[in-house]
This record gives sequence, structure tokens and C-alpha cells, in this order.
Amino acid sequence: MLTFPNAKINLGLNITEKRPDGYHNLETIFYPIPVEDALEINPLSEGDGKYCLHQAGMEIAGEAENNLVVKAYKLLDGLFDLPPVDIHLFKHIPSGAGLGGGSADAAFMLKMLNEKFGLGLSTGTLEEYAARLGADCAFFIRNAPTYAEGIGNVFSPVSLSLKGYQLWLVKPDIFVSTRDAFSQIKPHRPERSLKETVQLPVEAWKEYMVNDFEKSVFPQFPAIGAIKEEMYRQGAVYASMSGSGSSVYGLFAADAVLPDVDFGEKAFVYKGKLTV
Ligand SMILES: C[C@@](CO)(OP(=O)(O)O)[C@H](O)COP(=O)(O)OP(=O)(O)OC[C@H]1O[C@@H](n2ccc(N)nc2=O)[C@H](O)[C@@H]1O
Ligand SMILES: Nc1ncnc2c1ncn2[C@@H]1O[C@H](COP(=O)(O)OP(=O)(O)O)[C@@H](O)[C@H]1O
Repeated sequence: MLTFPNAKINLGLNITEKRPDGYHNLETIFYPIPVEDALEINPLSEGDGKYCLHQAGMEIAGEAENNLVVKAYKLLDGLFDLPPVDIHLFKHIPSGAGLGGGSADAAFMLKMLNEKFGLGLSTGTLEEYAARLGADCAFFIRNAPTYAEGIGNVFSPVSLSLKGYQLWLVKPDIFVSTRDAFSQIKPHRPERSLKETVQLPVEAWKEYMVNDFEKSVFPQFPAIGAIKEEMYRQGAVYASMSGSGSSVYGLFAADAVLPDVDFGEKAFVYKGKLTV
């Protein structure tokens, strides 16, 4: 069985307060985008292990057993004693980019195992299990535009469609640590909630919709801020860093012509139409 876990971008990200446990409360909107990994499971007949992970495409740091698709398998195996599986993961979504690729893989693995082995888990239960694997992981179960608060794990649906807009996404060869990015933020409540801001026309977002991480990340990595400026120079209706970086996206009108721009030899670049 084959599935295609997709990435997300953050539309706005307000870091509102630091909690006693060291984490931060925030508000953001997760929006699915058509940048995809490929994930396949087949019956595993060789050896006496319960899983075997084969990886291709972009490299992922860390051991196989720390891969989130393996963690997802282990979670359900612990509850349902699943048959052994052979897992193939083709990595196309850049990691450490604020695109949620690892979380998407984990959530899609849960959905695929549920279907393949007829576990009968409801969407709510799948979300509950996904949340154990990462704060934003549960978003990828429904995979629809979502307003998130709490530590990024309390969800409500948001009525919004960017279908038809062109997305230009650039992930430079720069690593931003999410933990460090948080540590440099002074949390504050925005004048108006993101829930209201997102209902304004997209043309007004430039003025009102903010990703708080930009304030700490851009001074440290000016090349990331420069990509956002380039997006606006090229006519973006709205541009922002996604999550804690380092990727930056621009939303462009359906008929805009997006030129070739050199963002560096190792940069990941995607251009395409939004489909939801
Ligand atoms: C902030 C977001 C917004 O989308 O950034 P991106 O990962 O997308 O860039 C995510 O919620 C990130 O979620 P995730 O990437 O799962 O973060 P985690 O691994 O759970 O946390 C990494 C570190 O960030 C800090 N952290 C994370 C989430 C949060 N609400 N408050 C925090 O202070 C903690 O120090 C934690 O140890
Ligand atoms: N299947 C996976 N794909 C990507 N990263 C993974 C995966 N499993 C574990 N990871 C780890 O999760 C970290 C965060 O990756 P990812 O979720 O793609 O980025 P981000 O949180 O910035 O959106 C990576 O640095 C990697 O070590």
C-alpha cells in the first residue's frame, strides 16, 4: 500500500506566552501544501524483525528507530500486535524546514496501518495517537486548514481556501533550531487574533499577519529574510517564513509568472498551484 504524506505551511504564528513547563503557547494556522514524500508498506517475509525501513531521496539525520514512521508503527504495534512490515520512505520534503515533513510521515503511517490492517480506528482516535508523536502531527490526520493553539496541538477548523494561488517555496541550505528560535522570543499577545486576521482578504495579510519567529531568525540568518524580500519583489501577494524556518513561501496570483531566481546551489525550490 502506497501513500503520499504532504507538507504544511504556517499562515501566521503568534507566540503568546511561556508556560511553566518551558513550552510556549502559540496560535497559528496549518495549511496543507502539495509537496510530498512517498511512503509504502508491504508484508515483511524475511528475517525475524517486525519492521525494516528503507530510505531514499533526501537524507534524514538520526537512526532508523528514531524515524517517526517507525515510531508510528511501534505505537500501533504495541496496541494491536501488527504483522511485520517492510517500509519504503522516499524523502522529498526538506527536514528541519518548518514544513512538518516528519510529522506528516508519522500521521500518514498511522492512517495507512489503520486501513491496511482494518484496525477500525476513528479519525479522533488517530488524532489522539498522532498527538503522542509530535505537537503538529495530529493536524495531518484530517489534513485540512486548521487553526491551532495551545502548544500547537489544540485544533479548530478554519474556513479558508487558497485554491488556485501559486505557491513559491524556498528552503535555503540553513538549519534553524526550533528550540533556539523559541528561546529568543519575547512572547506577547497580538492586537488581533489570527482567527480574525485570516478572514481579511489575502492582500491585507502582508500588513497584519506575522510569524513571530522572523524577528529572531532573520537577524541571525539574513539570507532567510532576503528570500522573503525577493518574494515581495517578484510580486507575492503574501510572503512569510514557515514555522521556525528555514523555509520561506510566497503566495502569488494564479496568472503571475514566476521567474528563475538563484537561491543557492543547495536550496530546495518548489513552484506549483495550491490544490485546496
Ligand atoms: C513551532 C512550530 C510551528 O509549526 O514550528 P515548526 O516545527 O513547524 O518549525 C511547531 O509547533 C513546533 O513543533 P515541533 O517541531 O514538533 O517542536 P518540538 O520538537 O515538539 O519542540 C522543539 C523544542 O521547541 C520548544 N517548543 C516547542 C513547541 C512549543 N509550543 N513551545 C516550545 O517552547 C521546546 O523547547 C522544544 O524542546
Ligand atoms: N520521517 C521523517 N522525516 C523527516 N524528519 C524526521 C523523520 N523522522 C524523524 N525525523 C527527525 O525530525 C526532525 C524534524 O523534521 P521535520 O518534521 O521534517 O521538520 P520540521 O519540524 O522543521 O518541520 C528531523 O531533523 C529528523 O531528525
